[in-house]
Amino acid sequence: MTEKLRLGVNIDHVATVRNARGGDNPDPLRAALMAQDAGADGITAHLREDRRHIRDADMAALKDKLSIPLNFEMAATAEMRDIALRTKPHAVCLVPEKREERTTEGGLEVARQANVLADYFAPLQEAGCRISLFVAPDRDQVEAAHRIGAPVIELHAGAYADAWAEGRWADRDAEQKRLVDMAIYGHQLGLEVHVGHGLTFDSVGPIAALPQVRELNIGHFIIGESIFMGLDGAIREMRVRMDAARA
Ligand SMILES: CC(=O)[C@@H](O)[C@H](O)COP(=O)(O)O
Ligand SMILES: NCC(=O)COP(=O)(O)O
Repeated sequence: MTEKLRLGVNIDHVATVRNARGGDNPDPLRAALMAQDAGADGITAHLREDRRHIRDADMAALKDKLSIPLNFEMAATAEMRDIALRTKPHAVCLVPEKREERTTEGGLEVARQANVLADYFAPLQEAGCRISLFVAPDRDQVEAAHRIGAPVIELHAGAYADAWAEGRWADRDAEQKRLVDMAIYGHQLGLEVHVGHGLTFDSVGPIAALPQVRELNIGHFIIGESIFMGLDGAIREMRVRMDAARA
């Protein structure tokens, strides 16, 4: 039987709106608690080095108040590891970060810095955090993640999502195939496979349908859609679409 597909709701862009004016509103913790009530299986938040959305205090509050798992996305820096060791989230997802990028553009380079990364995340694993590596759907990266002992990969769905959004159907099909192939390969290796970045009501179905995928992390679209249908409504609709595709 196909296992339940978990939905991790990323609340970063609630903080983007808050930070546009300063002050405390809207509060990402309030959004996370509402997401929890709407059926989210976990909350994802990305503490960027430049603190453009989520801040240190948000992470601490999320860890303190949530009863569902917190997935702490971060760059592999000494500063972030110290914060994660203090916060002790359920999961740490290591992502590549560039200060000048608008969003996470690519996957983590695992294959060429395998030993460095393994040494980097060992203390986090010892502290009980589940390590996930945010990688492009690329065989070398998936294989390297497995080789260095990461239990989880999150496949970067950005190229697939962009092709959907721009109506480039041949590219969409090619990117979907890359995700399918790497979900199957990662699963064969024994990795837990997650997928995230840029997914929408339209693009989620073919990915949710993959039995090898255990979790989707979705943020920007859900937060944007909540302007029109409420956060609760947007999360429930995403869940309906995921479940329909899974069935
Ligand atoms: C790694 C990743 O995909 C997420 O962190 C997400 O896209 C939200 O953060 P940004 O929008 O700041 O990239
Ligand atoms: N790891 C991907 C994530 O958390 C959500 O990405 P997005 O839906 O905000 O693009």
